Amino acid sequence: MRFRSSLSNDSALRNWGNESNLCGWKGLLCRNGQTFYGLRLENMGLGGKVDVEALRELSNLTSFSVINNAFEGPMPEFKKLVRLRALFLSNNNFSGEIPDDAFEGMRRLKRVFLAENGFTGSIPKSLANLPRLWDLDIHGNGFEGNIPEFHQKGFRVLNMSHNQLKGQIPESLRDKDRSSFAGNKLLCGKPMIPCFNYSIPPHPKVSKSLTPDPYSPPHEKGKNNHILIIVLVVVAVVVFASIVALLFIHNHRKKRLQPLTPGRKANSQSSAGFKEGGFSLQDLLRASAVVLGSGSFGSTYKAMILNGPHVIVKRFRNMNNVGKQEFIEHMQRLGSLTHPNLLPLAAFYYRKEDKFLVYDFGENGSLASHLHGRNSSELTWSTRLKIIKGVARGLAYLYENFPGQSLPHGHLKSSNVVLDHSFEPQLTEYGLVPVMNRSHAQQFMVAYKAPEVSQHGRPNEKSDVWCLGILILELLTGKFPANYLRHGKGGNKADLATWVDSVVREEWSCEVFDNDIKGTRNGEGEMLKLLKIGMFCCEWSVENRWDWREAVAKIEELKERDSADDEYSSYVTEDDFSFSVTN
Ligand SMILES: Nc1ncnc2c1ncn2[C@@H]1O[C@H](COP(=O)(O)OP(=O)(O)OP(=O)(O)O)[C@@H](O)[C@H]1O
Repeated sequence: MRFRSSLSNDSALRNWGNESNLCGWKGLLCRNGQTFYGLRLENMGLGGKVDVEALRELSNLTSFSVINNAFEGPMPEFKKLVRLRALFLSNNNFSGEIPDDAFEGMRRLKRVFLAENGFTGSIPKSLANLPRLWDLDIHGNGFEGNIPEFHQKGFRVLNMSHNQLKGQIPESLRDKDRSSFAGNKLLCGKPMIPCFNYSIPPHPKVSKSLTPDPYSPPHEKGKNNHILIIVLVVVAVVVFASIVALLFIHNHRKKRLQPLTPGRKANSQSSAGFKEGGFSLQDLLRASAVVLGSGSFGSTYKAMILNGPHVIVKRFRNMNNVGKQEFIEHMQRLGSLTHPNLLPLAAFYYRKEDKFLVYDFGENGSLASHLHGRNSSELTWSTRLKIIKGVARGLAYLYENFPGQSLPHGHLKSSNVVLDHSFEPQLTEYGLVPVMNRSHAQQFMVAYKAPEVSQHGRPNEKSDVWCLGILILELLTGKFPANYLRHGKGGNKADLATWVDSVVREEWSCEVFDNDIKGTRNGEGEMLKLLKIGMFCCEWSVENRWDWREAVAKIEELKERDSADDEYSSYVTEDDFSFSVTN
């Protein structure tokens, strides 16, 4: 309560103090519903002071998250919380230099997320010296200077992109992906561009002011007119570059608002597409926005356009698998898709370093937020059935429109299913595999977690069906699937399909179902049928897994109520339920 009293705008925490069970207080994390271990105060609009002294009294506090709030000022003195294992401060307005000893003594700290703040100065030495650091995300700040040598070598997550770091990347980090360092213009060495050789001394006749910057190429040997030649070359380059830039801007301005209307061909030069009659790029730039999340692909914003609609703007940083023209054509194709269960791609904007995709806003939030939030009771069996039927129809439409493409969706999961006011589902973030950087797709897109892909790296037409299966199991059990975890690796054995399999293998019972639908009268037979469909979609072996047509057809056959002569106990037999998910 003392911690709360130093916060501003703390209305989200209004049940603190009212509930007798501490573990029911909003944002308190408890193990087994009993033992307090963390604070997760995300997306709550909180500001004010983080009273570290008050937190210090919570001797069990090991995880602290205030992601996506409005905290400002220097980083609080978290080193007083020596038991902390995870610290999440991303998407706030923290700023200034972090003292070199800010993380001293935090020997248990494993996860540090400081992304998208205003931190400046060097990466603190004490951070680099943490013995157990496993995940580090500091992207989108103003960190400067060289990257220090880190004590810990085997990072699970490392993102230092979009800062002002410079110099050579330390040897121990050279096996990391380029995306971990992108957007730091002066960084060099593997996996970025090679560093220049700094050892060539300046020519004695070149004045001090022209001494080469260590990150510029070394000087050629020159004679008396050396300086003059350099000046002339520089002037010529500047003039040439200006002409090119002017031409580019002119061209770009003229064509930036190409409509993204179904059936209409794109101008291959245009870097933006907007649907006619909606809003323009200028409207979007003027809109106020809030951050909804900062994930593996970039940040997601909700933008409120003045006198216009609310839209979702998603910024992708690793979308360079194809050139500009191909990218635009692909976006035009996605923009031309129309189906009641696909969330329309309203617009896109192309920049070399990042891309912006604009989707309609799903006013009722995502399926994930309903399933795993407080209102899962709204999701009755009949609503869940409606949702899965809509998902199946949207997916079928994608398969039909992208025949021959191995992953027509590629990222099907509950946070990418948004719901309208009547709980009609709409799929989002579909069709992006062809434009996404291969390594990033492999690491983060959920279709790549299908067993054949995570083991052999080969997606096929049934990999999206695996995701559909996992989504069905999530919908029925209310459990969050471990293999959706953003940075989860090799989580196959612990995935939801394996868990469901282990429960129903012993005995066919409705125990696996989410409490909110358990005991639905006259519906459990149909629920078990859907469970069975989910399991066939999650068959470990691709050969035995259903293809999308079969899965969609079986889902369409489902009814809200069991028919009198179709008792689930006679419907499901041991024989027709022989899965191999644990093989
Ligand atoms: N069109 C939309 N309408 C409403 N909510 C949305 C929409 N798109 C995304 N969201 C929600 O915004 C939040 C952030 O979205 P984001 O896509 O960044 O995260 P994610 O889907 O969990 O992860 P990933 O980076 O893997 O896509 C999620 O809770 C998501 O469900």
